[in-house]
Amino acid sequence: MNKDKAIRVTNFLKKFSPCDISDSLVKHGFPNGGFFPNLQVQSNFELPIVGEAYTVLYAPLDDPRPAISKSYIDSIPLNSVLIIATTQILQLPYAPYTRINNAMYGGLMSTRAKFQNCNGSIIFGRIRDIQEHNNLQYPVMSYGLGTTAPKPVLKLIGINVQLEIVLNSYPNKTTLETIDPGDLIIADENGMVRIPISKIDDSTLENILDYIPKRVKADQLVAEDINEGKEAAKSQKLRRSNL
Ligand SMILES: O=C([O-])CC(=O)C(=O)O
Ligand code: NI
Repeated sequence: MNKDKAIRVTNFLKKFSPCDISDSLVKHGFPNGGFFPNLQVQSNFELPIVGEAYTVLYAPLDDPRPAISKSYIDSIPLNSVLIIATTQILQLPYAPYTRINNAMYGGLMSTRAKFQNCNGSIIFGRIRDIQEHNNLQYPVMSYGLGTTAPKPVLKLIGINVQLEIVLNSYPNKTTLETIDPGDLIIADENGMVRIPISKIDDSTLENILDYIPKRVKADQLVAEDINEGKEAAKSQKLRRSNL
């Protein structure tokens, strides 16, 4: 997506919650609503986190791919959400979702990310320095916490590459969801939602965006109906009937 459009879309999405985005994604053929489960909010910040995915991939030291010597943290593009994940072999479909007990991310990284106006960091693994993220009032989400730096067990192998997230969801034993660089991310204490920009065309994106405020309005009317003593199911059917 070109930058002007991305900023316009990001500013629009900031007015909504990830739940609103999921409602629209369900309507447009994504049964999981773009949701990535099991992430926890780890710092105090203004919600939601919205931006384009800037992706970082870590692997175990014995991965055959070479380590990248460049730092990912010093060149964060405008309008980004930093997304850090590991290769599949380091992921678990059940809690704690990662086989790496070292923290993949810490306070200095948030300090640098915030300096570059990054919109937030979402780590599919552990983070450390919890107080530092809080003091920065910079948004961080992760699967969990740790105390040890990543270097003894992990190497950086990709910047702005596709990430594969291992998920467990009925009826499949495990599934993979990908996150591509430039995908739209919106996250808050409910969790993270991804609009898969790389997999949809422009008109589908416009339809997804158009639906969001209409559905929010309909649900506001349902809430008013309920407060007037009407039945929820009937009101939902009526208010959503022309969407
Ligand atoms: O030392 C590291 O690799 C990570 C860390 O704690 C920080 O970014 O503050
Ligand atoms: Ni640190």
